[in-house]
Amino acid sequence: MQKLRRTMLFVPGNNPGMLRDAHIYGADSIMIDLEDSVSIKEKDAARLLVYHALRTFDYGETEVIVRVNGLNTPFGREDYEAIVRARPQAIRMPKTETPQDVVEADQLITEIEKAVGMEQGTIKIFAAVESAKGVLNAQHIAAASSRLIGIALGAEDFVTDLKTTRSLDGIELLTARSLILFAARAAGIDAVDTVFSNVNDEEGFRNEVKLIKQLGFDGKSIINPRQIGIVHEIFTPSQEEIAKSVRIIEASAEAEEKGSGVISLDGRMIDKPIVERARRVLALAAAAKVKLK
Ligand SMILES: CC(=O)SCCNC(=O)CCNC(=O)[C@H](O)C(C)(C)COP(=O)(O)OP(=O)(O)OC[C@H]1O[C@@H](n2cnc3c(N)ncnc32)[C@H](O)[C@@H]1OP(=O)(O)O
Ligand SMILES: O=C([O-])CC(=O)C(=O)O
Ligand SMILES: [Mg+2]
Repeated sequence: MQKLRRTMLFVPGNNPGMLRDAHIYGADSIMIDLEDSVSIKEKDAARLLVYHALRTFDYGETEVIVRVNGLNTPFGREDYEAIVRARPQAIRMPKTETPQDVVEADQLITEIEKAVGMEQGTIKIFAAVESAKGVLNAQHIAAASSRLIGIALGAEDFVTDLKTTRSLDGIELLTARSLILFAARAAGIDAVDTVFSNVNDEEGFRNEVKLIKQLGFDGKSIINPRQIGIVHEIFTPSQEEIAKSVRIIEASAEAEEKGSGVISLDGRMIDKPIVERARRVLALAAAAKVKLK
């Protein structure tokens, strides 16, 4: 079954109420944060809180990911030690810059899995790229470990590194988004776009989601439950798309029976890549439990 990662909701790891309720809003993944939404003074308390939340709450079918602090910070190692033991589906590495960063995290996770008798490879990795260096290395980062399930852009840190700011049309992010997407596709893993920080700008958010869907991303990191519905609406196949995809697949099956490769449907050529895209639409619709009415 196709795994949906349309929405990955950041949840500050120092907020017990948000930690308890994070899955009820319907995001595909919740991404509990120990990094930049937690102040230095609260790092130890938040780590303990998140460990216990993961051991206590039942998040149902929602994918649970924890963003830890980097291994080049004073908090990284203890984060991995605690969080691997709490068994989320994946760990999100922030500010990944080199394939060695991923290898180092992979080796540490392997050590901890061994120490606690967990099957090797249980804990997956999601790597966020948030600097020019990281973007230039994205191809190698995405291929650095069999634990990797996706890579993401972290645009707030990225534009700071570039010495610019974020604009509404996102021109400053276009190259980074494209390189991250190519790296993910070449490695066969997911590509997830960055957060949109103004939760009250619905129109700006909607335009950005349409843009990143058109670029080819699988979904978006988000910071507020109000952003979930918009992303799901844009990323979930519509009734028209589903109906058209069904017709394409039926027409191609008919053509195959007759022994012809290329066919025409409503005046448009239907060939192999178009059939493959139609299959993907149906797989996404099935994963989102959308039925043709
Ligand atoms: C650059 C980066 O690193 S981004 C990643 C780190 N940042 C974060 O994790 C921030 C996450 N988001 C938030 O903390 C908040 O959404 C804010 C501060 C942006 C906005 O807060 P508010 O204005 O209070 O949000 P809002 O009024 O929409 O909240 C509505 C409800 O959703 C809950 N909620 C809001 N955001 C979240 C969230 N990210 N996760 C879970 N629950 C949330 C609130 O607790 C509130 O619940 P309640 O009705 O039971 O009280
Ligand atoms: O990964 C994200 O989208 C959030 C983040 O840390 C950033 O933008 O710097
Ligand atoms: Mg960041």
